[in-house]
Amino acid sequence: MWRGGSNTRTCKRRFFSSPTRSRHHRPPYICRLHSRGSQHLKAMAEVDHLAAERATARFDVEEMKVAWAGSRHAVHVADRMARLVASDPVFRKDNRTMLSRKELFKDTLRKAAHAWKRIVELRLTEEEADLLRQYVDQPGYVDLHWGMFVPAIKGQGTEEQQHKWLPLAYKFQIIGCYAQTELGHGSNVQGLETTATFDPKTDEFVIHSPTLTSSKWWPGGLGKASTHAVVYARLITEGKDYGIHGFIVQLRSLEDHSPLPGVTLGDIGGKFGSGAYNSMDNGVLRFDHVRIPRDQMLMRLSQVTREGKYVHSNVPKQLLYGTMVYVRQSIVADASKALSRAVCIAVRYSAVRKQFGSQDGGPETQVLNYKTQQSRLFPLLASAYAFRFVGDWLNWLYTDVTQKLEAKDFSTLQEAHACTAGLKAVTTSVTADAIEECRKLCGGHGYLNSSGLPELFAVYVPACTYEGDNVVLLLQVARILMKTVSQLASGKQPVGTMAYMGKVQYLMQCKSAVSSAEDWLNPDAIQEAFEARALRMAVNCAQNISQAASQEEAAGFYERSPDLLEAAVAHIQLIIVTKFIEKVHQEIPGHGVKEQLQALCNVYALYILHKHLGDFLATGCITPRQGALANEQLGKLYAQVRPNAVALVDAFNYTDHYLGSVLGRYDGDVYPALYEEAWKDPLNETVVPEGYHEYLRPLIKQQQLKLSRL
Ligand SMILES: CCCCC/C=C\C/C=C\C/C=C\C/C=C\C/C=C\C=C\C(=O)SCCNC(=O)CCNC(=O)[C@H](O)C(C)(C)COP(=O)(O)OP(=O)(O)OC[C@H]1O[C@@H](n2cnc3c(N)ncnc32)[C@H](O)[C@@H]1OP(=O)(O)O
Ligand SMILES: Cc1cc2nc3c(=O)[nH]c(=O)nc-3n(C[C@H](O)[C@H](O)[C@H](O)COP(=O)(O)OP(=O)(O)OC[C@H]3O[C@@H](n4cnc5c(N)ncnc54)[C@H](O)[C@@H]3O)c2cc1C
Repeated sequence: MWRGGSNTRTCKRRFFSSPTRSRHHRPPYICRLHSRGSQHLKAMAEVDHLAAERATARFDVEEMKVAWAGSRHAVHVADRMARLVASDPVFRKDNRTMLSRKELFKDTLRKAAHAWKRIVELRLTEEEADLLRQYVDQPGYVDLHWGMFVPAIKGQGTEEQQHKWLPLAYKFQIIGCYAQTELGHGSNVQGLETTATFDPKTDEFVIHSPTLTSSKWWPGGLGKASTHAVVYARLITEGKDYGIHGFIVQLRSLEDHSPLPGVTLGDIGGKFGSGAYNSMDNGVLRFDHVRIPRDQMLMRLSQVTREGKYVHSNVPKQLLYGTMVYVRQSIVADASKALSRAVCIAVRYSAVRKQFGSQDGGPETQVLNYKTQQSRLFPLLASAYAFRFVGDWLNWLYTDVTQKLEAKDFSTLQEAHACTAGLKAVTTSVTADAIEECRKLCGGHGYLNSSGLPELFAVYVPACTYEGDNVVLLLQVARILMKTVSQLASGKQPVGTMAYMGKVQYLMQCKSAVSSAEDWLNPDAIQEAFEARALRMAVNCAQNISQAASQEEAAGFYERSPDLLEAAVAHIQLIIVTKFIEKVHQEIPGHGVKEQLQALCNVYALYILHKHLGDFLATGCITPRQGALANEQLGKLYAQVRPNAVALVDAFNYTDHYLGSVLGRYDGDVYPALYEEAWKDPLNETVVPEGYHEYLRPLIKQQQLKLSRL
């Protein structure tokens, strides 16, 4: 192979003979390697593997792209925006991990400004602009401006307030962020300390940070970019504390960007991983009696009159949390994007990579052919599709609930909260773990920045924390489950995703009829097992809580919270499985597309069953033999997925620019790309490293001297 051939040896020898050559003036042997190289290396590289993989697909990839994206129109627009970004040199990102924090931040400002310029020049629609920003793929202040500041004003501002503030935000005449979390409190929103005290003399609110722990801490875009924030603070008027409310507060001058009087703010410092989320200026903010006009309180849900009287509209106070609900549903859609990127990289590379198994000098085995590789990777592939479809459904639910709220129908608010909180928690936790698993599936090369996986992981893991810590959110789901179980006795029929609990009599005693591995392909068998498991776990928790009769209900909940978490996860997994089954029941055009989705749906469900077998057995929903049959069927499904695996990730339709991974390249030409990337590292700018004369040479010389004295 070329990797171990004479060129490499030549390189090494020459490197040591030349002290300070820059990579821009590469020694002739490198130029030779590269110019002769490209073609020569390409011929020797394993490009054909992916072509051969694509030829084995048993379905129409173009139609699968439509199923993944949601419509032909969505494929077309996404494709156009992805290519627009990929072909623009300002949006290059291959050097991102090598930039200092300051350089990275400036690069983010530059990209955001350029993206805006292109959006205006090309008169892009909102849909196109959102996609363009997604493909720019660099977290920055614009995410919070469009993703939280604007939605908070839309959701909590009166029509008059929207009329005043939204046009400014839409044209970037102001830049906004969402300042809720404080140094001392994030999860416990009701525990926030910042105060907004009404002063009837001047018709103003006085915004103040009374303690160090009341400093706003974490808001993205706050540190350096934002001019305004929606600030959450305790509203105090007529001497009474009315709890948390939202206020629009200007933070920086619109002339020179300096902080306004009484405002102290800055960045909270470097975060996990190189590059990654460090492009974002998460910030700290303190107020020293900052005055804002009364009409900058977001007054859609409650108002303070000119006289200082507090008036609450006749709506649930939880509507204050509406922006978080909105963002949580979008995070579920993001989970499928992040997971599908990692899986695309790992599947393509596993098809290219070969280890062991060479017979008589023949080729080694593609690692994708190892059953262990398949059993680790294909459930993640299935999960990417599962999250995509449940994300689409959640988006529908969110839109439906929003329309009902507009009509003053609040009956589905609890359902929206439980589904967004629970699905956000489960999909982000799985995705974060899955990205790390994909790194391991790529072996050593997965650990290189050029694989794209370390950066993806570092950017993605905070999703388990922001917009609600996943454990805190699952406990919210558990509380709603307990409430629903307690209402069953009174005959109240649960609705929406809890409706299955209404079949309590049947589900508490039913036994699975599965008697062969094939029986597990029946969606009714899967659905019943998942419903029975979720319900029995919830009922067990409820019984355990009520049996602790000596305790208050809250104390019983606290004691049982680890079990409650598991019950909440079981309920959410049931929702994901149900929505996948419903998707596959729909008419899906394209040769073989429905069959592939059916197989992935079964992989997803049976993998969860296998992984959580303890739950299914402990609740008596299935027998150990039925558990073994499910695992047998899972193995058969992996074999069915194998020839389609590369085409199934091609259907995500990601450009090489968006994937940002030499291992996940569409053409599979991995090794020359890895080799090329290595030379771009700043350490390779000089052949002899900086510090050689200060530290290495004296050390070596000293040791040589010692040895010569012996
Ligand atoms: C470089 C490579 C690039 C790669 C890129 C790849 C991928 C990128 C992927 C993703 C990036 C994309 C986007 C990034 C997006 C966002 C990140 C940035 C910003 C993050 C922002 C934030 O984090 S903002 C702050 C969020 N904070 C929280 O979420 C706080 C969590 N806490 C709470 O929500 C509440 O405090 C609570 C729910 C835990 C408790 O509420 P509380 O009122 O105190 O008490 P109760 O529990 O008693 O509840 C009372 C009743 O209210 C009901 N309820 C609670 N919440 C809601 C709700 N939201 N809606 C409706 N109802 C609700 C609850 O059920 C109770 O009801 P009952 O009284 O009937 O029992
Ligand atoms: C990258 C990033 C971006 C962010 N962007 C923003 C932003 O733009 N705007 C903003 O306002 N905020 C933002 N945040 C803050 C974020 O919303 C909070 O960090 C998050 O809500 C978690 O709250 P916390 O930090 O208080 O965690 P804590 O609540 O302190 O969690 C610590 C631990 O305690 C556990 N725990 C807490 N409460 C309970 C309980 N009741 N029962 C059991 N266990 C519990 C948690 O599970 C966790 O293990 C961001 C955070 C990050 C990491």
